[in-house]
Amino acid sequence: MTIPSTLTARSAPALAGVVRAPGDKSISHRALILGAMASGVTDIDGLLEGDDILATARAVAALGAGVERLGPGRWRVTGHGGFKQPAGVIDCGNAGTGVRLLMGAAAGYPITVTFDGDASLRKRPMKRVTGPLADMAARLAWSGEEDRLPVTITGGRLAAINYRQTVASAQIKSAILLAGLNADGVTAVTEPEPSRDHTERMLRAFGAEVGVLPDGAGWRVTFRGGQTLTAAPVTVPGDPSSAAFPLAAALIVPGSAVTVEGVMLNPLRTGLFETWREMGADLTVSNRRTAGGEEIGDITARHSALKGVVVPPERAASMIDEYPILAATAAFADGDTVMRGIGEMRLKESDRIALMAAGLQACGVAVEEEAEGFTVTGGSKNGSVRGGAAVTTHGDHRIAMSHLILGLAAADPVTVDQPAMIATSFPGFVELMRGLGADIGSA
Ligand SMILES: O=C(O)C1=C[C@@H](OP(=O)(O)O)[C@@H](O)[C@H](O)C1
Ligand SMILES: C=C(OP(=O)(O)O)C(=O)O
Repeated sequence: MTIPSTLTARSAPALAGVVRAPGDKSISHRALILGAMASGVTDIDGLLEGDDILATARAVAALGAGVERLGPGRWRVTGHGGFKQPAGVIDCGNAGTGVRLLMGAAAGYPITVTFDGDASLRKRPMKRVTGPLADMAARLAWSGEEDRLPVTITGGRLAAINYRQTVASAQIKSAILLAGLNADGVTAVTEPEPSRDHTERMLRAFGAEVGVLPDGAGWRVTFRGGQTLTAAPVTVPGDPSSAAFPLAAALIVPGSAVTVEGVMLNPLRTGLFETWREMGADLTVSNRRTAGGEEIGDITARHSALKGVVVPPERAASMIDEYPILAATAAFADGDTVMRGIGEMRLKESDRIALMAAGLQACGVAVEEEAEGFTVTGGSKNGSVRGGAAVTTHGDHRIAMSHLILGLAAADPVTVDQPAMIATSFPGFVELMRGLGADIGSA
């Protein structure tokens, strides 16, 4: 299959249909990593087969776990109660979650591991994780610039720490907790606001005890070292961060109604849906049920007259990856949508504030950029957006998908570069959107 160098979205007639969200990326990483740390066979159903997750699957295999693909989304990890010395460099590709959680987990074993990633991952800060790991007695060697990959970690028996985070980050929290499994004493992580709790939930599902107590507006999570992880089956729910794209398209393309089935409804992940409702979005959730220890449901979005809102900054952790698609939908709202307290957006696969501002402005949308946020001024009451731009994505999957969705409702076509990167989190995005009636193609 040849991968086109650009993709173009053109204004579509009404979108309609029922689709299934791909497996959650956060839970897929954790299922592979915890499966490799545990003893026994972890059967995973619904694993996301995106490039980030495939990199983590290769990583845990290199670290000594048995990894088999049994069928689409069905994977088996055989853990031997810990990581073994790998033969070569662990390349985590584009995945911040993959590398940060793996660094934390590896630090607890008597091995020396060099971690690396692609050009985007090499630009992202790593000291936020290696700093606390060094405090726990892991040894570090940076190959080049400090705070940037590649880095070599020598692990072993660690000392528990009491770590207070300044930003709510599930990646930092998870890395410290996974290191804490092999630390003497009780490791504690306090966060200013609650971040996604998938690691805590999965540690419990694997038989460990994790304590959680409120601490100000956030939580203090405690984890006693030396516990045993026992393999357990994992059913991966649908990813709300991916479901956001077809749902967004339905909200902005006139006449549309789209249902995404099996979407995880963990409240630490659904800030976008709350914000869209405040904007006047017609979103309904049906068939609520549980799968893999998470509440899931089918979400239907219908075309809606949206209005601009001020997004509460304390909601940021529960929708941090969703601000790009929120900004794209805000372009069709009546009035200003104000997004603040999201400086972390600048440290993702790209500087997402800068790239969304540039892309939307190129499409004729007024955007005011700030150090830690931005304001998008919607098209007007008739919701019209010009489009007609070629957007630079810097290889960021969410920047690419957000602009393609915008292009489905803009007057003129919108083109993005590096569309192959969409497979990082949402393989099959283009086919799924075409199935709903979207006009997205390589010409
Ligand atoms: O723990 C996770 O699975 C994730 C945490 C978030 O990052 P931070 O912890 O850096 O906020 C998010 O942006 C990322 O896509 C996935
Ligand atoms: C930020 C993201 O992922 P990661 O940090 O794992 O690269 C994302 O998927 O939007």
